[in-house]
Amino acid sequence: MEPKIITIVGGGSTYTPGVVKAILSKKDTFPVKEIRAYDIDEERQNDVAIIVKEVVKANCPECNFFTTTDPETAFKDSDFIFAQIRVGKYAMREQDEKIALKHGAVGQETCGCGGLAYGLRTIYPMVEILDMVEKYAAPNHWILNYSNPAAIVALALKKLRPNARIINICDMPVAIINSFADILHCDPHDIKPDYFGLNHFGWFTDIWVNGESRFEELRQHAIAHGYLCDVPDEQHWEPSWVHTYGNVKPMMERFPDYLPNTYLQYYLLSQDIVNDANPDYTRANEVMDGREKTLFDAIRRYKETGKYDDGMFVVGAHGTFIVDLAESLCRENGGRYLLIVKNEGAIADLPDDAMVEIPCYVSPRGVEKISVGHIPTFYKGMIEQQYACEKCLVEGAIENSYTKVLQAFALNKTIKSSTQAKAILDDMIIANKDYWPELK
Ligand SMILES: NC(=O)c1ccc[n+]([C@@H]2O[C@H](COP(=O)([O-])OP(=O)(O)OC[C@H]3O[C@@H](n4cnc5c(N)ncnc54)[C@H](O)[C@@H]3O)[C@@H](O)[C@H]2O)c1
Ligand SMILES: O=P(O)(O)OC[C@H]1O[C@H](O[C@H]2[C@H](O)[C@@H](O)[C@@H](O)O[C@@H]2CO)[C@H](O)[C@@H](O)[C@@H]1O
Ligand SMILES: [Mn+2]
Repeated sequence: MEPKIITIVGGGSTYTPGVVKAILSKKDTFPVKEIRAYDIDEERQNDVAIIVKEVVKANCPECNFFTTTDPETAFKDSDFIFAQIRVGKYAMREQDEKIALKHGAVGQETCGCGGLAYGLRTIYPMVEILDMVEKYAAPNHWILNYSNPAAIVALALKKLRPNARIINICDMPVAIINSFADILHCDPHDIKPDYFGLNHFGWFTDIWVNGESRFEELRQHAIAHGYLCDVPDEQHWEPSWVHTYGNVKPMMERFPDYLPNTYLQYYLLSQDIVNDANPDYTRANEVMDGREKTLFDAIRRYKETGKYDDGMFVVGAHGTFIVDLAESLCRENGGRYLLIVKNEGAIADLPDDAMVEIPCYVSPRGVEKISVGHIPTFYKGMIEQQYACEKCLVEGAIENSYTKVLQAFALNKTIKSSTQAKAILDDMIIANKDYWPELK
């Protein structure tokens, strides 16, 4: 395989060191000759690059790495574009979460009104990135996009740039499958999931391990313990993730047919989530005091001492997933992944233009969807409401329509009434004045 050029968009991301380590750990089967980091915040990116350069030195010194804020330098002849931007950074995530909570609604990064606000910030910066990639990158490039909120970004980009060579992805199901492997005491690579939904709004319907369904074992475990188990891993140690994995238990006790994505807690346990939340200290604060602080403390230590601990970057689901996907696009290796793709009948009961998260085979031929077929009424109803919400949001952004954005807010399952929706929206318009399309 010809060694590739990869551009990471959002090079200042807290995930960049882990993603680079994941890329270089596969150099024998997925050789990469150059990694470029591109960001609009030069200072943040240059700081993160201090650590990334150490990761490159420790894992593949022959790989060329550099940072840039110039699009042509970033994208020229690039084979893969890994996108992971956060428009407005954590400060705006904090606003997304706290404004919704102030009005008694779920305050979350990608779900509820927080996710809708995040989506309105992200759509057009992503369109701009796709246009720059189209102008400069290699003709057969692939954009693998992590930038959230992936459901809204995927729906908007499919409408605004239908021919873009982009695959939108999410590492949550991968993380959950890693927990399934802990519970089943098997290798996560041996697990083949059956799954349907939208991004952050889906269900596992079967779990195959080496050709044998072990769904019933998992179902019984989840009814008793949620997704928690006695094998600590990267996901289980942070209190809010422990709480999230534990919240699968009440969801399974009530709706035991399928295994839920953890994000469904925000829709099926909305009031419990609001009751348990601290409106003055949300997940954004935890991440700023956690992942972000850990990274920038390491950067400061390196600047002072020249010392760096390569072990501090666990290459978790986030890093391995995107690199495994990229490799399968280059090399026939039977890759099968949950991807966010245009429905077009894969889920028989949903609109063709919905962007659904389903199992797909991936090879140098591209993405081949696996048909899901019909789904039961409860799931169809839940998904149709969420899809209508997301579609109204995207149309509101494109048409600059206050009414359509208000419809999106009012349609969201986390919202009690249009009065609550309007109060949240009007506060969010003020907080997002530097980011949102104008709404009339
Ligand atoms: N899809 C998934 O499952 C998944 C998993 C983890 C993280 N994410 C997403 O990845 C993104 C990065 O997360 P993070 O916590 O590292 O964020 P971060 O704030 O640490 O880094 C984001 C970077 O993006 C940059 N950026 C913002 N707008 C940009 C633009 N228009 N062009 C180029 N760069 C831009 C910022 O300057 C910043 O350096 C977020 O959207 C997050 O939600 C998605
Ligand atoms: O609250 P955060 O910023 O810590 O996490 C929000 C993201 O959560 C999921 O990504 C997880 C991933 O599932 C897990 O394996 C590990 O890599 O941590 C990630 C970030 O914590 C979700 O898929 C993302 O969309 C969220 O942005
Ligand atoms: Mn996700």
